[in-house]
Amino acid sequence: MKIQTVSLIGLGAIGAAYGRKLQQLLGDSFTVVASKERIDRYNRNGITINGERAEFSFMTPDEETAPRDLVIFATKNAELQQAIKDMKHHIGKDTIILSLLNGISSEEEIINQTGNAHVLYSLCVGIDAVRQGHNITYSSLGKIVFGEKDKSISDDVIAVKQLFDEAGVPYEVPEDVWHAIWAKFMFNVGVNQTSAVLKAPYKHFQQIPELQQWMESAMYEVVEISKKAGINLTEKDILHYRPILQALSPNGKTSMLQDVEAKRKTEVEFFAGKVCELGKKYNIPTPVNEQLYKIIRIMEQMW
Ligand SMILES: NC(=O)C1=CN([C@@H]2O[C@H](COP(=O)(O)OP(=O)(O)OC[C@H]3O[C@@H](n4cnc5c(N)ncnc54)[C@H](OP(=O)(O)O)[C@@H]3O)[C@@H](O)[C@H]2O)C=CC1
Ligand SMILES: CC(C)(CO)C(=O)C(=O)O
Repeated sequence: MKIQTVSLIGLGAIGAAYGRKLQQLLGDSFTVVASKERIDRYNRNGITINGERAEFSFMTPDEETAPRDLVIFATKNAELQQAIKDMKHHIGKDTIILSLLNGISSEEEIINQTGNAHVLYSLCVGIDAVRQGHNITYSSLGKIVFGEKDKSISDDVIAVKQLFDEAGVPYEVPEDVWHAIWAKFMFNVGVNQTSAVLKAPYKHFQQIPELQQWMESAMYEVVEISKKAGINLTEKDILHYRPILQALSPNGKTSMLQDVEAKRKTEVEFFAGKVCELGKKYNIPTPVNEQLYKIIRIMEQMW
């Protein structure tokens, strides 16, 4: 099967950065789904990506349409439930679905809510996209990592590979995508949350060893939990992320720090919240994440 039609929901830092590549390949066969209020805002203010104005084809969620070959979710986790409802006309029984959200729960949420049998597991890594209003900038697109949870190279995987090759979207199909998602989760638990409470762009993580150690102390709690959950992250996974962090734009900011600065709801429930929940389940102490959870929830209430 060749993917010819794609719809995306969540035209933020991640959605716009990768969506732009697909729009350049597919033209009007690439659709962004958004409410009328959002579409008016996008048209009024314009969307720029690295300084260039980008034009997208929009549809509102209630417009009837044929199901797409591929649907991409790129909202924040707290917005996912609504986004799944908004994509109901775009998802058919054969539609392949990719969720670029961080965390370890979005794929299951999509499967449970849609009953779709073509959800690929995915994440994006190495991208340092920053959104200010409707202006998106990034120094590196990183890559989209995706695959089947059962490690098979299915027709869906091959179809998405072909699309990304044609569109110039960097990607990787790892041997074990579920392990990769957990490792990325571990990294976000460390860097996103500590950057959010310290309001620290990447340069501080690149330069201050004490900050790196604190970040990794939150990550090691995920490593311990992963052993009980059968994922078996190790120190190797921690070390894998060190050069990735060093390569991010020094003035770039995690998506959680961007939320804090814009006074938006953060994804803390899906990072520290999840770690503490699993820590209780498996009887593993999670003191660093407990503190991070409390501090970030308090910060959210302060604004
Ligand atoms: N930024 C980064 O570098 C990275 C982010 N991620 C992950 O990717 C995901 C997205 O992050 P990011 O792009 O930074 O987030 P943003 O907040 O920049 O983008 C989310 C976008 O989704 C839109 N949206 C939310 N709900 C709907 C809806 N129902 N219909 C249409 N649009 C909707 C929002 O619109 P509006 O603004 O109008 O509310 C917003 O533009 C997160 O899980 C994040 O953790 C992963 C890797 C790197
Ligand atoms: C890895 C990182 C920190 C940037 O790619 C990210 O996933 C985020 O900002 O949410």
